[in-house]
Amino acid sequence: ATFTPLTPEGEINLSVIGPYIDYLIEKQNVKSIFVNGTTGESVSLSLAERKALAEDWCHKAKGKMDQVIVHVGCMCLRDSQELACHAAQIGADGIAVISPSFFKPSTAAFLREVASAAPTLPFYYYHLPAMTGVNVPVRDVLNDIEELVPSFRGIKFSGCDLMDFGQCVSKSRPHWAVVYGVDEQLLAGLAMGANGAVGSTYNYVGSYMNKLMTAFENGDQLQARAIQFKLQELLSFAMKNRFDVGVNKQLMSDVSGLSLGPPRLPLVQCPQDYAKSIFQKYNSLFQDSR
Ligand SMILES: CC(=O)N[C@H](C=O)[C@@H](O)[C@H](O)[C@H](O)CO
Ligand SMILES: CC(=O)C(=O)O
Repeated sequence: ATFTPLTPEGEINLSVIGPYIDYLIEKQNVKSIFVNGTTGESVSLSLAERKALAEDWCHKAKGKMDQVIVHVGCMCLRDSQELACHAAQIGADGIAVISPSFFKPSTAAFLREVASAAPTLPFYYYHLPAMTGVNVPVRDVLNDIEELVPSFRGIKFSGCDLMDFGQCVSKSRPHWAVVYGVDEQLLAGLAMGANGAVGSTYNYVGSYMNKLMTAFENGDQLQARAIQFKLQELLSFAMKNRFDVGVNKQLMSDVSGLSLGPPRLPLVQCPQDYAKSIFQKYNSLFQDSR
């Protein structure tokens, strides 16, 4: 899940996108990206900015990355449809939608209406209950979902309810992706049957977490756990202070050397001394990750 590069003045900074893509591929072994999501501060961007970013990510990743998934969720259905339609025009590999969260839905009709604006694009439902407050079990959303949304191709599950996640895997069809999005417990998601991971921390621990997935596939639980515990240690340290997109983005700038800039209000930049201490913590845990 990519951060949105901003200039120090807070304008979107497309010049960083090319080097950012190269960094993810070369240093983190990350081959697919999820843009304009939570990590990308999409809710703080205008529609015009989201379009410009999506277009640049898609064009610059073409031929380099396997997939670019564009998040098109908005509070307003018309806006989401406009972004979905745009994603199809720019050659995105799929679209994902977080549920609207001010007025909370009780049916999947919003998803159906967004998907129908880009019927040829694979469609993913993005479950993020801690942020949206929409706690409808995803296993219930899946009932007859392909009749409602013919382009439905899976779920990005960023909740902690592993029973619900397990039921999603259990109900999934072979052509779906059921990917897990709580990085600090990815191993539990894999045990439940996740076939991929999308998350913010893979920006700077992607190469490590790829090793976790390989260890899991090889049945090496000790190795898989050792890697998972390192990420948990980093996040426990951060969460004791503050761990939001502002802090996360700063850490990625420090690790990668890319100038991702500040977050946009209402988020505020990470204080310098805190940025330093979290970067030190990262280095003590993941020395050989770059
Ligand atoms: C709320 C949020 O942003 N969740 C991300 C993905 O869904 C995760 O990647 C978290 O940032 C990560 O697991 C750290 O808590
Ligand atoms: C997956 C995630 O962290 C995002 O939506 O940005």
